[in-house]
Amino acid sequence: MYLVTAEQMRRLDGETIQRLGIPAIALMENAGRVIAEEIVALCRRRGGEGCRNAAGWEDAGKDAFQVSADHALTLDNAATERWFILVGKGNNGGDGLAAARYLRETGIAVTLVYAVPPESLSGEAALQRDVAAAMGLPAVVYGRDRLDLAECSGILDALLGTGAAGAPRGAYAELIAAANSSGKVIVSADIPSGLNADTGETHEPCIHASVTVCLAFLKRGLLQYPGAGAAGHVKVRAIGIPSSLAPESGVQVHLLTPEVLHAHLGVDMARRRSPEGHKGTYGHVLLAAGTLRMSGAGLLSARAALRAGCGLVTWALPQKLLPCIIGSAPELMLADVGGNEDGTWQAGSVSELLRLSKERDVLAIGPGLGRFEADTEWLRNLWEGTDCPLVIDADALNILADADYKSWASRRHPVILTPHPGEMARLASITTAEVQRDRISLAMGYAKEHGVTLVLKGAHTVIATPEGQAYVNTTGHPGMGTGGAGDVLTGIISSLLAQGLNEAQAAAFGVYLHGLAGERAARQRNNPAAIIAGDIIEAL
Ligand SMILES: NC(=O)C1=CN([C@@H]2O[C@H](COP(=O)(O)OP(=O)(O)OC[C@H]3O[C@@H](n4cnc5c(N)ncnc54)[C@H](O)[C@@H]3O)[C@@H](O)[C@H]2O)[C@H](O)CC1
Ligand SMILES: [K+]
Repeated sequence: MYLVTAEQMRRLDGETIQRLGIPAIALMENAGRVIAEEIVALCRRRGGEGCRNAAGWEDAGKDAFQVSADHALTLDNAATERWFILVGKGNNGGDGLAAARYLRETGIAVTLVYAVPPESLSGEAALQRDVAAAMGLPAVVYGRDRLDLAECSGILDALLGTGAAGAPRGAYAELIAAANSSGKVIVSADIPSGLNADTGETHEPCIHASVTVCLAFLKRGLLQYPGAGAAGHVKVRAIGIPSSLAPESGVQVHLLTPEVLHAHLGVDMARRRSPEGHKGTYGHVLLAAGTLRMSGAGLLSARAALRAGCGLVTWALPQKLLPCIIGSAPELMLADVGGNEDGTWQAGSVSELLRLSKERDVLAIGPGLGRFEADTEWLRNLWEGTDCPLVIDADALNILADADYKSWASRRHPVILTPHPGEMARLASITTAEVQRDRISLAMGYAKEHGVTLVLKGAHTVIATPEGQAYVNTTGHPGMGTGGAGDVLTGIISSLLAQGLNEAQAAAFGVYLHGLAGERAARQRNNPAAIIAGDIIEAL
């Protein structure tokens, strides 16, 4: 499933109408119909109506002549519903007008609430206005006629869509505020009015929807916070624009679903292992991590790597840690790289790491690493001197942020960076708020500019590749915001790389699995808040 910007949506819209010849009004009709279907589905859930055949013919005799109604637009308790349709001036309003007609056909009472005088509508929206008038749909104009939102059972927000610019003004702003404070269930057409469709920023005011019926393609803003919170449950519905147009039109952002992992990224989700395989077949991770005070970070990464399926893990660590770690994970191999009396790292460890890396498939650096003297030179030596993929996390990202690493020799093997928003802010020399403003664009820009695969962690983790593709994760939950969860992810991604997945596959599948394991751990504990990082490893 693709994620698009408003500009890309306009292009796709234009392509469909001009090149393929599907009339704009047909797309708007489809939009109206699917919006109405989702409202009917919502009313059914609310009314507790089961999945009974709406035409009720299961009661009929065996040989009876059977006729079924259009189930998607049939509602038994329609008479108890009255929906207000908030209509804006553009095509989003046109979608609302079309939806109103379909709702009316189900028996739901509708009232059109024009934000602007209906005479100001144009194009397809004006056509919809005229059809609605010809059908006698009741209509009021905001500011001119009496309106009491308490008199409805639900509100369709068809005020502003992808053509909106800036904060809602005038009647739009007043209607949005009134809808939000009405306490009524709100369904948004395409996007909540007041949302920036690209970044997910919410203007003041912005509709708070229970359901958003997103048309044709997911808009990026619906997956980015705070917009993702304002959209409620997002349903993406087709309206006749072929999805094959998306890559042709330069769309490079995907929702990270099993289908995308399999068909687009070529990941073998079944993770078949050869009957002839042995521990050497599944790769060897070298992990440079942990100090005496943060030994747990290294242990979590190392154990996660093992659980994610690689054959062997060597954990390189300061000598002082060794006695504490021995026996805590007997499956691990430990490598003493010297270090200071207080169990911290020394830059001199680089020669041993370079030696060890020759026999290993991946080098993962960072969890619990801390900072130490000449650490930027240390990291540069590893960057330039190792002949395997690198995964760089945690403190190693802070080292990278201090280094002018674009001037370092380019690597033959890929680099994956796994920052959380604070680390990303340091890498990009901006504030955390600026990172969060439009995570997708930022991650894509950084990955391309620096030639790295970037995993920007957080709600809906973004994976961006140097080639310009991006994947937005769908798995996981807020309970995974717990110490060590990131260290677990580093272990998983490194493990997948060691098993031969390429960097985009390892980063995307690793993030997906990590979230899935977090979900399973939460189910096992019966509460997302109760899970700790070790639970995610055990759930893998
Ligand atoms: N995806 C498709 O192919 C289809 C989408 N449809 C729907 O069309 C809208 C986009 O329609 P558009 O006419 O371009 O823009 P809007 O309806 O979002 O609104 C533009 C309209 O609103 C006024 N306006 C803009 N910004 C503000 C503001 N901040 N405050 C007040 N008023 C504002 C301005 O005057 C414009 O006239 C898309 O989201 C879908 O819902 C098609 O129906 C089917 C095909
Ligand atoms: K809307």
